[in-house]
Amino acid sequence: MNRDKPLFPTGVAEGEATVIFVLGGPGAGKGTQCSNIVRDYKFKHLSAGDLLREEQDRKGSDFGDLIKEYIRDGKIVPMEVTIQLLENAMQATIKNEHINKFLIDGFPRKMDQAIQFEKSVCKSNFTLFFECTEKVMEERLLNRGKTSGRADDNEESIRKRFRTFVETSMPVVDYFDKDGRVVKIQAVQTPDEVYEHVKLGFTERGIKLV
Ligand SMILES: Nc1ncnc2c1ncn2[C@@H]1O[C@H](COP(=O)(O)OP(=O)(O)OP(=O)(O)O)[C@@H](O)[C@H]1O
Ligand SMILES: O=c1ccn([C@@H]2O[C@H](COP(=O)(O)O)[C@@H](O)[C@H]2O)c(=O)[nH]1
Repeated sequence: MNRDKPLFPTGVAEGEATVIFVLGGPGAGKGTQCSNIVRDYKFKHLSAGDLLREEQDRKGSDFGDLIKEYIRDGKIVPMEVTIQLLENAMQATIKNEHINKFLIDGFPRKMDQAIQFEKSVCKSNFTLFFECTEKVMEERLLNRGKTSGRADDNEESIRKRFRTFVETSMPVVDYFDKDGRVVKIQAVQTPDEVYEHVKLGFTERGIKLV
């Protein structure tokens, strides 16, 4: 595969696909809003965290133990693993579902991922960024932790995830923002109120309801 030029493995050239990165702190409501967007705009939702958890649980995976440790400690899994999982999922979506509009949720979380993904897979149209206070996010995550079964929805992991978000992921948002490619959404209100802002942001960027 030619890695110098952004081109999906299935042969969809840059410009023929829509890629929206979805970022925000842990518990900001990214997954919740992605479900709304999928319903109304017919995007394919790919959560990097979900793909990593699936890979962690896949029998015979070379990366299971590594992913488990990184997720528990709120650290960012090396980009080669995550980008390959995303690329495989995008390829399968294009081939099997004939969808070429992607919401990439919880990615890129680190500058090297952002640069490498846009170089070797596809340039993103923009980043949807959910802004929320740590107090609200912590409440949501601890509440979710009662039923989620996630190894990182506990106080210690949440603290580490917040630190990683501020130190490692916010520079990615700032990088895209300098390029005029961030749509900022206030995420402390109710899910319905937040979604109204998402729809406005999409309209402003020319993304149409289907
Ligand atoms: N606007 C909101 N108001 C109140 N609760 C919300 C709101 N949005 C999401 N939630 C709840 O907060 C929890 C976290 O939401 P969600 O899973 O969508 O966040 P996330 O940003 O995808 O989190 P993570 O990055 O940890 O995967 C869930 O239990 C969800 O139901
Ligand atoms: O690009 C990514 C995305 C996620 N991770 C790891 O997964 C967990 C959980 O992610 P969620 O988006 O909250 O589901 C995250 O804390 C990281 O440890 C990653 O390494 N790289």
